[in-house]
Amino acid sequence: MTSTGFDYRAGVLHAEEVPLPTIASAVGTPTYVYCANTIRHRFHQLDQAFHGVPHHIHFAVKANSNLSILSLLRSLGAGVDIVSGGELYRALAAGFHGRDVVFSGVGKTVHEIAQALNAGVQLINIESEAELVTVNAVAERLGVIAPIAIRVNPEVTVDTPHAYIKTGEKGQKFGIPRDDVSRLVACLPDLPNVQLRGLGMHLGSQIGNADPLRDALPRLLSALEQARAAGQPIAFLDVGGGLSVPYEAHETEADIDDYARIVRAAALDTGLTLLLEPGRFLVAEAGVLLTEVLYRKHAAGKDFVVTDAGMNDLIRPALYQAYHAIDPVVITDGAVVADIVGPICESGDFFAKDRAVPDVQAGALLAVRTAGAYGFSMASNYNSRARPAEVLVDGEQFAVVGVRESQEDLVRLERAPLHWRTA
Ligand SMILES: Cc1ncc(COP(=O)(O)O)c(C=O)c1O
Ligand SMILES: N[C@@H](CCCC[NH3+])C(=O)O
Repeated sequence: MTSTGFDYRAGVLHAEEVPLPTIASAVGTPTYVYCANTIRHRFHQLDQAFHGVPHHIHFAVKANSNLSILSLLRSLGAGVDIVSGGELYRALAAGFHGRDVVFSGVGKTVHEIAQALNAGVQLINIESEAELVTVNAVAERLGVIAPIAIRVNPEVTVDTPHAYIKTGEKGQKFGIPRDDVSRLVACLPDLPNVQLRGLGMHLGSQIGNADPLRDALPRLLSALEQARAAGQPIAFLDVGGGLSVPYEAHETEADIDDYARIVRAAALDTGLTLLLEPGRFLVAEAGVLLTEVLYRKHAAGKDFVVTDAGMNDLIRPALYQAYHAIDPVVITDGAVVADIVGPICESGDFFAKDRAVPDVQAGALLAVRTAGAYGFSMASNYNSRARPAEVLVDGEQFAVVGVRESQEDLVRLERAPLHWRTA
């Protein structure tokens, strides 16, 4: 088996031991297919790299919030990084405890903060002074002490394939600018219902090299010194997520040992428990979006391959001009340069532009690769399309872990009799 879990046998693409046409026949298309063993492999690889350092891997639920994927990661010993009450609800539904949860995000509502405190989350990552005051007030009302971390914006230059996935640069909405950390720490004595337990950061996603991390860690450690000097009982150092995976053939895998060496070197002397928040790294390669070719079209000198999956199913190419390799499920002779496009009424609805692809015809199956992260979790119902099914493969077995939505699902919440209210 390849490291992604997907490989060709007798010219047919398999997910672990299961031929993808078998899944397409059983479940239809479009369907996300995930390989359990790839997720296990990536989790163990990262966990091993930090062997000997107290650490905990908190999977970033936003990357893939399928309950079965969450349960699988829980069974491996992961915790979760969440950014909404909805993600908390899912994590608890998948069997995580509050203590397994760190809660990030710039816009937590009072309701979400209360939900998190009631669940007993390990850390609420504070991203503004106003939020700090709100968390203290909610904790006071509930009669608890809120365990918090300050999410520091280290304001370093971050190297990502698209500007929208940087978070740790100057001027971004995330975290507390590094120069403001001491001011926030100075507020703490007046806020008796919060206890500062950690310092954290998250630089961005799909970070291509270690330079931003090297630049940011000393800044995080300087914030730690300030907090410690103020007598705060810090126990956790959260270095966020951001590990990249290869999407294109020429890209190499993230050097996990190098990453771990840099983080370990910085963290070891602190004596703190290290928290990691990987999303993409654990699940991206484990997933493909399985789609069927509906039509071939030739127009104005261009070739198009029209698929039954669209940007509502996988928005990354439209939103970030992200590259996803696309392979025929059954090896096909001949090649053509074409756009691979979906059925949505948007010109941005494409999976590939001017790409040399096999000369597939209507009815052929395609696998859009590296779709296990930020695939289904960013899917929408645009064009009133039902979101796709999800299948988990484990060795020779596969199970539907997310049922394809029906049109009835989409209208259910709007069917209730209207209750007009007067102004
Ligand atoms: C706070 C936080 N932690 C972790 C992640 C996970 O990032 P990635 O999937 O790149 O590992 C994100 C997303 O970028 C995030 O915003
Ligand atoms: N959604 C992004 C990653 C950013 C995650 C949130 N900070 C992607 O698909 O690559």
